[in-house]
Amino acid sequence: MATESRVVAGAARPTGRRGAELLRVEGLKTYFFTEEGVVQAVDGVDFILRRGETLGIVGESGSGKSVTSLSIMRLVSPPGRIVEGKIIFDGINLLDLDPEEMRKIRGDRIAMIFQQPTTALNPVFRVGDQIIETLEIHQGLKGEEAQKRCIELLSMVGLPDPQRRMRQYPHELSGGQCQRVMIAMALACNPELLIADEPTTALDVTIQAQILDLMRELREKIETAIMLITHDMGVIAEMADSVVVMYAGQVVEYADVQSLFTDPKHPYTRGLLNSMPVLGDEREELEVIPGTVPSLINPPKGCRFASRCSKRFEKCDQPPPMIELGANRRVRCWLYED
Ligand SMILES: Nc1ncnc2c1ncn2[C@@H]1O[C@H](COP(=O)(O)OP(=O)(O)OP(=O)(O)O)[C@@H](O)[C@H]1O
Repeated sequence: MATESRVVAGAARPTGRRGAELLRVEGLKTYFFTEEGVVQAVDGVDFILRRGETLGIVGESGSGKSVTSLSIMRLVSPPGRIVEGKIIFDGINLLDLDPEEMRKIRGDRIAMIFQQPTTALNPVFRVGDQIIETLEIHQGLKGEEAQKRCIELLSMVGLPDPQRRMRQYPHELSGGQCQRVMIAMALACNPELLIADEPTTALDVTIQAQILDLMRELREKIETAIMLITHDMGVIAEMADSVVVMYAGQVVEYADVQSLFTDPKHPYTRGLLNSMPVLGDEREELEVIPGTVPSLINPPKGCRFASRCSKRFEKCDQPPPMIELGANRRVRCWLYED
């Protein structure tokens, strides 16, 4: 693959703390106060992300994945608001910071890349100027030094002819090239945490593989922890160490990637895996989970998945608690009560 070792230069951060807790989300609730009612988009989400780890967040459209990541970045805008919970990043509750302190963390220590890189880049500025601005603000680099580092970053992420590329505007680049620019911009801050929200969904399959490769290399070389949001179980299988499965604003299962794929517990997780194509598969048709995600304005009082679940029984009319099945294994389902 064309991305070998480009990330290494100038980016090493000798933390030596791989595996230590970096981010802890506790009881996070983010609601949207709309005219139609209160949308309980994220409703009591908990998880931990360790240094150097890739945590996959998976779930159908509307399950609350993006709102969770925007909440961590404190970028939820009205009518949305974080109403409860803690977001502990390296020992600091981000919800206690004033906007200026948060801006600094957002640029210096946490970076985010989005599904549509073209919308995240400013169309009226050259891509080089946008990276240089990030370097000036967050790394204190100036003039020639910032310029040199910008070229270095663009070649690290595999953009050929970086001198020319940096003078181009976003619309002059392809989707894959824009995503590389976004990653270069994220790298400019040498972040401890990279939040990647569907980073490859808008790209074709070959480019998708290159971008995933680049992210994997990042994680190996600079020990960036990655929170990877996707609806694609294939991407999860390839990239994640552990996985949070979200459904209708809640975490329904948490497991290491191996256990999730070999022994999924929640009926929803099983449904997701059964709807995934597998090489050499002899099934004539992929299974689909019947029904749709319930409205989050007045979500069901009991299990939110119950109306679509083939294992449903009376108890499911009550909200299931999160049940611990092991040190790193949790499921929100009455089937595992004992
Ligand atoms: N600005 C908003 N106003 C009202 N509701 C919103 C707003 N933004 C998000 N929501 C609602 O919050 C819920 C969670 O949305 P979110 O974007 O986090 O889902 P997602 O899992 O990331 O889906 P996708 O994969 O489609 O991006 C959805 O029901 C959505 O309609």
